[in-house]
Amino acid sequence: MSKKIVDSVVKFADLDDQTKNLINEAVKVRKLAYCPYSNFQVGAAFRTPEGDIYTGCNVENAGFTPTQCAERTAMGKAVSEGDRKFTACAVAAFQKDSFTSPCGVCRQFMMEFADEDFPVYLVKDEPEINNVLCTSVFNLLPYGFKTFVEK
Ligand SMILES: O=c1ccn([C@H]2C[C@H](O)[C@@H](CO)O2)c(=O)[nH]1
Ligand SMILES: [Zn+2]
Repeated sequence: MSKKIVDSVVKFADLDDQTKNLINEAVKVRKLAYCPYSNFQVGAAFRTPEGDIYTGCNVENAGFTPTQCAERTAMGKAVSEGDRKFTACAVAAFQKDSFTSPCGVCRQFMMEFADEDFPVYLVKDEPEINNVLCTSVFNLLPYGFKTFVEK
């Protein structure tokens, strides 16, 4: 288990092509968000060790509580296609002044599949203009609950 990722704010232009692509995928899927109650579109993209990318948007519900975040949509898609390992993730919303950060439920959901710590890129409305925050699952959920079962 590694907890070596240090949070950093970086310029989009300085990221490697794989990461730029991951962020662009999160931005693309953001438009598909079903969010008639909050009007807050979020897109997420997760990369697997093979380089595949799973994307997801938030899916809201009249009952509010059943609302599913973009991150969990993407991870649910991956797991149901047989992919349970991730090497990076990007989350894109439309906030201009702050980075939209995964909610507590999504952090716990990410922890379930974080055998190795992986970078989490948080982007603002326009990642190519604004800076990107690079954090990690373990930085977002320090001392999070994990039973280390074999998956
Ligand atoms: O990281 C986040 C934060 C919020 N939301 C969604 C949940 C809800 O639909 C809307 C407003 O909270 O944004 C996500 O999908 N991911
Ligand atoms: Zn969430």
